[in-house]
Parts: sequence; C-alpha cells; structure tokens
Amino acid sequence: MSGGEQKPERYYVGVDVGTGSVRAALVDHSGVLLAFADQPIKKWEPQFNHHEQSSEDIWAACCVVTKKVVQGIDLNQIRGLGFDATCSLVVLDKQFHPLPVNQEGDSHRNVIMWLDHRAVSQVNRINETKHSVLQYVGGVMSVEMQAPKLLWLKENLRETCWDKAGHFFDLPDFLSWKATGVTARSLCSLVCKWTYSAEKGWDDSFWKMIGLEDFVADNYSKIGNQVLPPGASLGNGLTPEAARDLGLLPGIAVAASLIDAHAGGLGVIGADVRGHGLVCEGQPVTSRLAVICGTSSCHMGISKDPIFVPGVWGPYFSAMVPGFWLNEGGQSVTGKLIDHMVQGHAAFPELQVKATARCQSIYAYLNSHLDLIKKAQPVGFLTVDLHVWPDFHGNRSPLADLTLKGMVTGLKLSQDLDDLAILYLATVQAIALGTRFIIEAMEAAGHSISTLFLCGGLSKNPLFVQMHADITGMPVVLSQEVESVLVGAAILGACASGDFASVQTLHTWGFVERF
Ligand SMILES: Nc1ncnc2c1ncn2[C@@H]1O[C@H](COP(=O)(O)OP(=O)(O)O)[C@@H](O)[C@H]1O
Ligand SMILES: O=C(CO)[C@H](O)[C@H](O)COP(=O)(O)O
Repeated sequence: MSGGEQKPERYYVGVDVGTGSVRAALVDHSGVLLAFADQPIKKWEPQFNHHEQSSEDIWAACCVVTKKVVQGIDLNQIRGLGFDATCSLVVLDKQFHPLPVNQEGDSHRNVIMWLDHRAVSQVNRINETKHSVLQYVGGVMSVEMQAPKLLWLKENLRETCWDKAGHFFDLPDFLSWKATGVTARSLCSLVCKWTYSAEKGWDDSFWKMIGLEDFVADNYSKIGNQVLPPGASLGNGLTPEAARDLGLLPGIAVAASLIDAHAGGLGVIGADVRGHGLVCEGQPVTSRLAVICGTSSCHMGISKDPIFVPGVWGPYFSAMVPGFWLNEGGQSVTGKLIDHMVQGHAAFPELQVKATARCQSIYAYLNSHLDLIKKAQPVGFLTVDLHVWPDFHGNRSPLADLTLKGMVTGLKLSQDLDDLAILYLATVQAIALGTRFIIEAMEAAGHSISTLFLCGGLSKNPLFVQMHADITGMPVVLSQEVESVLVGAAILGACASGDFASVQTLHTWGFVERF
C-alpha cells in the first residue's frame, strides 16, 4: 500500500445466543462495538423441569440480528464471524433435520435446554459409577450436562428420536455447523459438557459404563470426532446458503465457537486495568474471577496448573483461555430467580404501573424505592429479618445438588410495594452470598482471587453489582462495553479471519480506557 493511503476498515461479527434472546454485534479492528441488535427466542416448558427450544427458531433469530448489525456496511469489509451460545443439546437426524426431544413428537422442539432437569435418574446412575472422568467436572456430574440427557433420550424416546438421530450438537457447535457445513466441534463445549479431555480425547470406558456404548462403536461420529480450539477457522468459511440467510458474503471466516459464559469470560478476564488502583493491577490474571450473570451466573477462574474444587466444574484445560485450566462455578438461576420473585409478588402489577409512569425499568424503580425506604440506614439493613435461600432450581456450586429447593424466612402478612422491594433485595443478597460461597470453595482448593469482573444482563443492575462487592468484599470491575459476551464472540471471528495471531493476542481487545 502506498504512503498516505488508508487501509480499508475491517469488521467482525459476534453472535451470542442466550437463554432468552439472541444478540449480534458488529465490532471494528480495535474491538469497539459499532452496532448491536437483539431478538427474543422461543422457549417451551411442556412439563415441570422439561425446557425445550427450536434450533430453526434460534437460527432464524441469528439471521435477523446479523442482518441488522451489518446494515449500511460494505460486506467485503466483514472478515470474520464468531458464535457463542448456551450449552443446550440439539438433536438432528442423519439428513440434519430436527428430531423431537419430547413425548409429543413435536420435531420443531429439538433442543433440550441447558436448565432442563429431566435426566435426574440418569445422572444419579452416572455418578454412582464414580468413573475417573467425573474428577474433571467437580467430582459430580450435573444433570445440566449432556451425557445424562443423551441417556434419557435413549431410554425414553428410542424410536422417535434416538434410533433416528445422526447428530447431537452442543448449541454453539450447531451454529458453526449451520454456518459452514463443518461438523467439527469446539474443544470448549466437548471438554466442559461432554467429558472430552483436551489431552486424552474421549474415554471409551465411560460411555460403555453408562450404557452409551453406541458412540464408541460409531467412532464418536454422532457427537464429534474432529475437535478444534475456539477461534479456529472452519472449512471454507460461510457457505453460500448460510451467507444468504445471514445477509453476509460466502467464504467469510467462521470460528469454532464458545459456550456463552466462556465468551463472556474471554471478553472480560484480560481487561487492562492500569491506572485504576485495583488490587489485581500487576498481578497474574489468575487472581481474577469473571462472573457472567444472565439467566444463570457462571464463575470462571483460571489457573496454570489444574485445581480440583469439589462441587465446582472442571478443571477444564484450554476451554476458555488457551493454555490455562478453567474452574467454572455456577448458580443455575439468578436473573431468572429475581424475575420469578418479583413477577410472582402480589404488588407486581402496581410496580409495573409505577415504573411505566416514571419511564423506568422495574429494576431501576425498585432500586430507587429501596433508597427511599432505607432512610439513614445502609440498604443492606432492610433485610435483617428476611432471608432467601436461592436454590429454587437446585445448587450447581459448590453443593452440586440440583435437587435442592429454595426457601424464604421472615415473611409477614403484608403484600405492598415495600414488601416486594425488600424481598427483591433479599434475593439479590442471597445470590451474592452464593457467589461468596463459591469463591470460598475455590480459595480453599488453591485459587487466590482478589477481583471480580462482571458481565451479562444482571451487571446492568447497580444493586446487583453493589451487593456482590459488599458481600464478597472484593472490587467489582465493569467494562465500559456492557456487551462483553458479544466482544468474546467477535474475538472468535477476528481470530478465525487470520487478522490476529491467536485468541490470546485479543483477550485485552478494546479494554484500554473502558472503565
Ligand atoms: N438493565 C437491567 N437491570 C436489571 N436487570 C437486568 C437488566 N437487563 C437485564 N437484566 C436481567 O438480566 C437477565 C438476563 O440477562 P441476559 O444476559 O440477557 O440473559 P441470557 O444471556 O441468559 O439470555 C434477566 O433476568 C433480566 O431481568
Ligand atoms: O451452563 C452454562 C455455561 O457453562 C450457562 O449457565 C448456560 O449456558 C446458560 O447461560 P445464560 O445464563 O447466559 O443463559
């Protein structure tokens, strides 16, 4: 290029599939988010603890949001595309058509969502085997992982689903297949949810022991026998059909994906914090805990050597930051629990009317209402005699018991708005105490954590953030770019494009001066 001539701008698209919606972002060469779009996705709960989605509905939403964020951009300047998604299980037949995961035979609903707890009997039997792969999921397999769900399908939907199935994908891998036609799986999803080892590969004895020897006989073709690191470029990039669907050009680089929490972790954990007086400044990245808080909260801590934390998932090698081990603590419902408590209260209609009248979200209204009623006291004192145990959907970490239930103590015979606001506060505090419980378990096992990096929908709630700082006693860092999960997805696309050497060179992307 001759002197003075400007290089054309290069753009990357990140797509994030959460539990309730799909989001896309257009990001420039230095990691700045230029355009954002979101779109809700459908969910079904045909019976208690069964949660289903449709891969076609999710793909259609990905197409809507991607088209929106690239509007007005020269498509030749878009260099790479990355996906992250919840770790839900997608089932397709041998011709890649959706198969039903329900007794009703509705093949539109072909996704068992991550929070589905139908496979309790199956996971109990898996845990009774005490197989050595369980050491790498915190000692106890979760009903939210894929092996118990696969066993449930074999035992309950043999003819309509299991015998016809050709492909079982984690949702992030389904999306990269849909975009490229390449069935390779991401190391992230297989290591974290499918018992694959980055060092040793699949363990035949595990699948035989739990009654899923079918996969071994088949050389794992249905669940993945080609595995790539997140950010690796897939095949020849975007297929012409997918390019038409998404409103992009064929051949654009598409990356091996990440689970959504891991994309958030990648988006925040390497933040450049110089000049902010934070305790983690100049300290190893292993002193940071990324907390991705949306429908659920995921607590991502990394280490140079494997650390075995009872009840905390992992250690997983290279599943988030290449070359580092990852421990993943979690709370299965956090945003969903807050919504549940607030929406189920008798004063909720009054809250909606009052928040609407003030053009505020219900949470902004509740936060200012708490400020009003706390008078001279710190807000935390409003709940001295009201307490919530937050395990309404079980305890993911560190108790690793998804059959646990929630509870509230200190209820009175009042149902007014003050009462709702205080119950909301107690719920937020209970979730923050759960995070502290997880940190304590991680530290007892060898982690040394000094600073929290929050992202996800709940990090937009100042009360949630403040309670996490107060209750853990740690500083909480928020990125100026609130859509950090999307930054993580775009990092994948940027890496796949070849414009950057590796995911590591990008994990501080766009963070300078973003606090
Ligand atoms: N501005 C906000 N204030 C308070 N809560 C919020 C805000 N934005 C989102 N949330 C909460 O965050 C949760 C959803 O987070 P999100 O990251 O979008 O979830 P997911 O990735 O699981 O779809 C919901 O419970 C929602 O109520
Ligand atoms: O299991 C997980 C990550 O390992 C996540 O909790 C699950 O994918 C849902 O995420 P979100 O709350 O962002 O929808």
